This record gives sequence, C-alpha cells and structure tokens, in this order.
Amino acid sequence: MSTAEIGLIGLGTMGAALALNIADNGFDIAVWNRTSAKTDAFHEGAGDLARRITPTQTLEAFVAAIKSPRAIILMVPAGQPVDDQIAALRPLLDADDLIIDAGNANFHDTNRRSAEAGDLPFLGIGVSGGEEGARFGPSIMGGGKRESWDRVEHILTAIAAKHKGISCATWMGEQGAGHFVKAVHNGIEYADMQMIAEVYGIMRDGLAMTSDAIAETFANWDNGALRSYLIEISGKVAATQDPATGRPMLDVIVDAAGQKGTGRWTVIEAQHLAAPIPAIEAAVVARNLSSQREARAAAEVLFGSAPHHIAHDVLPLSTIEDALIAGKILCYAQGFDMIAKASDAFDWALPLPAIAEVWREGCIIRSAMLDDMATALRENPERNLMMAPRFADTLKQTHGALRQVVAQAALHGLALPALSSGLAYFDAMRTGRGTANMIQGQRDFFGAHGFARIDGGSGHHGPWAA
Ligand SMILES: NC(=O)C1=CN([C@@H]2O[C@H](COP(=O)(O)OP(=O)(O)OC[C@H]3O[C@@H](n4cnc5c(N)ncnc54)[C@H](OP(=O)(O)O)[C@@H]3O)[C@@H](O)[C@H]2O)C=CC1
Ligand SMILES: O=C(CO)[C@H](O)[C@H](O)COP(=O)(O)O
Repeated sequence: MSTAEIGLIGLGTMGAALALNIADNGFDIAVWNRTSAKTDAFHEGAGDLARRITPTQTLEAFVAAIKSPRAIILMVPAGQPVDDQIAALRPLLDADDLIIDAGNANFHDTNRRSAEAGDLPFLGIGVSGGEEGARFGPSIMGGGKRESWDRVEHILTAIAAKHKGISCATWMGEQGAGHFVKAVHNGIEYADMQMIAEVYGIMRDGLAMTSDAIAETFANWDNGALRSYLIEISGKVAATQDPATGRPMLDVIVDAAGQKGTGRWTVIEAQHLAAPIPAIEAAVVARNLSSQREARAAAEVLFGSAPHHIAHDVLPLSTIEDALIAGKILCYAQGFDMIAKASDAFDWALPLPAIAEVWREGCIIRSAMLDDMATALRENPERNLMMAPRFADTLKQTHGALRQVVAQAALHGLALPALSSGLAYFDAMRTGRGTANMIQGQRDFFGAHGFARIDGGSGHHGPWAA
C-alpha cells in the first residue's frame, strides 16, 4: 500500500541517519538499499521510529510504497552510482515523480542530469553535517526547478538544523546551484580543517605541547571568536586516547588525509571562473602531498628535519589564535568571492547572505562568525567579505599575528600552506599597485601580447631595449 510520503535509497552513513531524521519529524518513509540485509538491519535498529519506516526488498516494492506524486531521495556515492540508480528508477516512475540527488555531486553532473530529466522533476541538493547532522539537523542547499523544491520544502525545512528557529534549508537556484554551493562549502571546509591542522603542527612540533595541552587550547579557543564545530571537534580529537595503546589517538593515526573529491571540484571550477581561492587550493594540495609518505620520509633523511622548536614567548598561543582568526576570515572571503563569480557566470543569482545563513547551523563549517558574515553580505553582497567593516576591523587587529606565525613557521621549517596562502592573498589584495606590470612587459616582449598604459589606452607594444 502507498503510505510513505517520501522514499530514500542508500542506507549508508548519511542515508540511514537522514531516513531516521525524516521519520523522527513525523513523515512516513519507504527505504531501499542495494544490499538488502542492510535494509532489514536498519529497520530492526530503528526502535520506535520503525513504525514510520517501510523497508522494501525490490525497487518495484519501494516505488509502490510511496504516495503519488512520489519524491525519492538518493543518498549514494557521487558519479556513476547516481546515474545507474536514476536509470533503474525512471522506468518505474510516473512523469510527475521527483528524484532528489542528496549526495555530494559535481554540479556539472547535476546540470547534465537536470537537462536529461527534461520535464521530469529532478533536484540536486547538498547536505552537510556528517552523520550527526543528517540524523538531528543538517544544513541543506537546494538546486533545481523551484516548483520541485516547493513540493518537498516542508520536509526539508522540518529535518534541517535551526538557527534561532530559522531552518537551515534554502533553495539556491536552478540546476546544479545547490551542489555548486555545497562544493564551495566543502572547499572552505578543507581550508578551515587545513589551517587548524597547521596550528596543531605549530603546537605539537614548534611549541612541543602535549595532546592534552593542545586539546585544552582548542577548547579555550572554542569559547572565543573561533567558536565553531571544527575547533570543537579538533579539541575532542586531540583529547582522545587510543584504547589499544593508551597513547593520544592523534599519535597513532597515519598522517595521510583522504578525500572524496569535492575540494578538488571546487579548485578546478575556481580556475575556470578565474576566482582566486589560494587557501582552498593550498588545502587540496596539502591533502595530495600528505599522501606522499614515502617521498616525505626520504626527503627528511636527505635534508634532515627542520629546527622546529620555537620558544613560547616568541609565539604565544594568543598570537596563534589571532592568526587563525585572520586565516579563517580570509578563507571564507575567498569562498564567497568564488560563489559571487559563479553566480554571474552561470546567471544563477545565488543568494550570498542566505548561503551564510544556511551555514550557521548543521553543517561542518558552522561557526560563530557566520552570523556576522550573513549581516555583512546582506549589507553589501558585492563587497569582498575582508572589506566589510566588521571583518576589516578584525583583520586590522589580527593580520600582524598571521604574519608572525607564518614568519616564525618559515624560520623553523614548519609548513603552513593554507595560512601562508591566506596571508599572501591578504597582502596581494591590499596592494593597490602590484607587480603584474612586469608580466605584461614580459608578455609583450616575447609575444607582442600588448599592454595597457597607466596614462591611457590598451594594445600598446614596447618599444623594448635591444
Ligand atoms: N559521510 C559524510 O560525512 C557525508 C557524505 N555525503 C555524501 O553522501 C553520499 C553518501 O555518503 P555516505 O553515506 O557517507 O556513504 P556510505 O559509503 O556510508 O554509503 C553509501 C550507500 O550507497 C549505496 N551504494 C553504493 N554504491 C552504490 C551503487 N552503485 N548503486 C546503488 N547504491 C550504492 C551503498 O549501498 P550498499 O549498502 O549496498 O553498499 C550505501 O547504502 C555521498 O555522495 C557522500 O559524498 C554528504 C555529506 C556528508
Ligand atoms: O560533504 C561532507 C561534509 O560536508 C563529507 O563529509 C565529505 O565526504 C567530506 O569530504 P572528504 O571525504 O573529501 O574529506
């Protein structure tokens, strides 16, 4: 019997949590998973919520269990699995049934799938918050036809995180707009995480702090301007001990970061858009470099390890905190600038202040700063966030600390790719007359590419000295 208000395919980490969240919010849901045993186990483990969940063993039974016109969420890995799942579902669906890809998709794929769907309803939505967010309130960035969003908005706003009662689920625009915003979210996530990892490195290797002292420092910072989910969990990660050895968990984890591709998608798209996001690029590069463990070990033998030790009075924790505040503002400024460029390039009218608002709760990059960022973007969505008065004031107070940290790290052989890229971005942005005049001179010298003169006109050539 068709009783479910919505269906969900893919009972992995995110799908299972999202299905429980939907049921918990009073919506009957049908579920299907490629591996049937997982469906049964999920239903058996759902407790009181099991009565709202219809487990199904075939796609036909799944489709039959959902009220028409249907809405079906896919929560499977990006790429071919999504295309395969859509291809398997479409023949079983009616023309007004809605498919919602809620995984992390490359927005170009979502654009293509929207075009392929034609008049058949299709949404691409970004969901952030990890397993806990999916279960108790994620941040949701919607994309696709507005009328399709309107059909499921009541469910999505109900299950999303709330900031002072306002739901963190917002429609971003047509086609792949939601998945694009989610990709930039993940790019910022990569940079934020990398900057935190870099200051962890300063504390561990430069200041010779124990994991417990590092955990305490993150916990202290979580009470100040840096208050955020990522700082909070970094403190918890640093405080955790390995049950098998009794050592700090961080000391037994291999230093090679994984990635599923969203940061890379962001960086590739930034290049197409000519959007400068150096801190995010540095974070993706740092993950790539982290996986070259053998080469790093060999280079350490060849060159010797750097003289890491830094005296605490040379680099007090308050200076590192200020540096991280500056770095964080600069990485968000880069992300929002990229979104603004994409909005123009793709004619999307992306709602920048609403994007900051939808990230205030539920998502991985939620942070105390986002409320002020939303206000700053509402006051002037065209202005780079680093020039909004409240952030400009903070940067005036903290960029000196960022400079101190980057300089001391350089002198002591500690790699800070994201923080130093953030500083270079800041310095380049505040330099009214930069050095690209030399590049233009070189280009004209070897290739007659022409240059503009400061006293007027473009397309000038030389003359150059022989
Ligand atoms: N984990 C996270 O923190 C977040 C993940 N996401 C995104 O959510 C999506 C799901 O991620 P997550 O839940 O972590 O992944 P999991 O690996 O935990 O689960 C994947 C699910 O997809 C199913 N699946 C895998 N391949 C196929 C296929 N070819 N056809 C049909 N079903 C398939 C699996 O079924 P089976 O049981 O048969 O293997 C499983 O149910 C991804 O796009 C991910 O990027 C988004 C935000 C946060
Ligand atoms: O989207 C997410 C959070 O917002 C996911 O956790 C994502 O899978 C993390 O990306 P990666 O695996 O590349 O670190």
